[in-house]
Amino acid sequence: MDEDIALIIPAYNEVETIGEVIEVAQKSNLFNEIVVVSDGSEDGTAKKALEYDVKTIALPKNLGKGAAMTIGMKNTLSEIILFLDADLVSLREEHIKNLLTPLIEGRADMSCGLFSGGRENTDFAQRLTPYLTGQRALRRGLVNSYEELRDSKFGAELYLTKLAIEQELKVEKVFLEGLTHRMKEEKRGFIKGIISRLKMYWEVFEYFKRNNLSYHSLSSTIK
Ligand SMILES: O=c1ccn([C@@H]2O[C@H](COP(=O)(O)OP(=O)(O)O)[C@@H](O)[C@H]2O)c(=O)[nH]1
Ligand SMILES: O=C(O)[C@@H](COP(=O)(O)O)O[C@H]1O[C@H](CO)[C@@H](O)[C@H](O)[C@H]1O
Repeated sequence: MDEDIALIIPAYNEVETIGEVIEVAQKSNLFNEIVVVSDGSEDGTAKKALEYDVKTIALPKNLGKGAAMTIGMKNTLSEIILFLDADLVSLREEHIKNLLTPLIEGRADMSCGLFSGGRENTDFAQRLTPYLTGQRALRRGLVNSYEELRDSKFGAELYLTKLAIEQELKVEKVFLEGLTHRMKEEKRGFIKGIISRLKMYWEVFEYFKRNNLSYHSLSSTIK
């Protein structure tokens, strides 16, 4: 029997791109449900999502990426979950299909999407830290602590990669040709962008330390 597939899109002030991400996802016809979690956005992200036939959850304040992902998961019962960031640029149906196929065909428990041939700077970031990608499909049963995901903030991707290490999952790397995203400096301007980048690095580092993760085990999970 075919399994239900949900798309979860955590979104904090992404009015510029959320519409396009939803449109491509809807056209793919692969999802039983699309859940947009606007994480305390103040720029009309939730209003934009409400223009589409998707489940839109508008959080009254910003709780962090991990919390938005958790709330998304709690709002669907689907067995297969795809997470996509809301700030993607040049998303194509083929990217979505390629992320889901390894799970649908039973080849992998988790797939991790890596930007490739989009823009050199965003490609580079993902070559350096593939385990931080926000484009990822997994089976919902793998998530063993909603509390940990909720509190992880920008450590959310490390939490998911940690699951792959602990549970010795089959992880498939999927190159997402031509895909890129809007960088913080592009979204918020140079100074605010740098400040939020430092805050993100700090949250990732904090999670890394708190969980005694090693660079080697993270890197060897997605190879
Ligand atoms: O507090 C936050 C920060 C980010 N995001 C979303 O998480 C995804 C990945 O965020 P990114 O790493 O691009 O960071 P950002 O540029 O939003 O700081 C995007 O869809 C963001 O809108 C979120 O839901 N809550
Ligand atoms: O590529 C990166 O270094 C960061 C931040 O991207 P930008 O500063 O917005 O280009 O984005 C990745 O890491 C984040 C933290 O884990 C994830 O939330 C993003 O999904 C991922 O693309």
